[in-house]
Amino acid sequence: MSALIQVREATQVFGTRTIFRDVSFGIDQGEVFVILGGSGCGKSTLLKQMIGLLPPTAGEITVASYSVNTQVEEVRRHIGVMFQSGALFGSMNLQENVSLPLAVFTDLPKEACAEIARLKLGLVGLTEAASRLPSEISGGMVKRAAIARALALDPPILMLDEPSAGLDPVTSAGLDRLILGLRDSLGTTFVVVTHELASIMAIADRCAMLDAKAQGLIALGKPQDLKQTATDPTVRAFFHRETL
Ligand SMILES: Nc1ncnc2c1ncn2[C@@H]1O[C@H](COP(=O)(O)OP(=O)(O)OP(=O)(O)O)[C@@H](O)[C@H]1O
Repeated sequence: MSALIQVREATQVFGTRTIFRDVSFGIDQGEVFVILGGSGCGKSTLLKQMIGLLPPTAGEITVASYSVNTQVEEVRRHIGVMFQSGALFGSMNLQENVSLPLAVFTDLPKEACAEIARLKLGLVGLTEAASRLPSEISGGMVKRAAIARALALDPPILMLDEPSAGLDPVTSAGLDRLILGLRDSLGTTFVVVTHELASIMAIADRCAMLDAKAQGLIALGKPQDLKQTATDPTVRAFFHRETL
């Protein structure tokens, strides 16, 4: 079976600066795949390439066999995204926020959009909060609502950029359980950018570690295996919480 997402020798150069080169991996359907690495190594850039927001300088990325370079509409239909900023509309309640992609991208009547939005909010445990504004709920609930919105159009893939940023460890662990629950109940494939070690050990089937100095991938595999067997000092330092 070929991978749902295939990254082949992806390279990103901005001006004269190479961020990463020749990054290759595949992500299987139903996998929770984590992209990690220090600040500035290119995690968000790689995510943008995979969504079709930024054409790779070189290399090729396919999502469900569609090319991010030439078939970006088909690629986007497969992917729901939650960016780091989370960005719910402050003037809309949660149900209206989650309804928005349905109103924009489908011909469904307003009531049907609202009903689907309520169902999605139910999936993330926010049924009771549907009529509340983003300013009236906690940071963890905002992240859950943003995930509900990313799920609105039933994408087979969810990409989350630093979902636990700004959350306390208990709320972050709740979000991890939600990710695994959604994967198990809906079969969603997750690509998660994070450098929270506890989160990685809890959710990742496999992970890819980028490094700014190496300008590319320095580790690829199951987090437990990387923790036990990696010899690269940066990889070891990360998984054993050592300082280099
Ligand atoms: N459009 C752009 N033009 C020029 N440089 C860019 C552009 N986008 C990102 N960069 C640079 O590329 C590098 C990688 O950025 P990116 O945001 O992908 O890193 P990251 O690993 O996600 O970092 P962080 O963990 O801090 O969010 C950074 O040095 C950033 O300044």
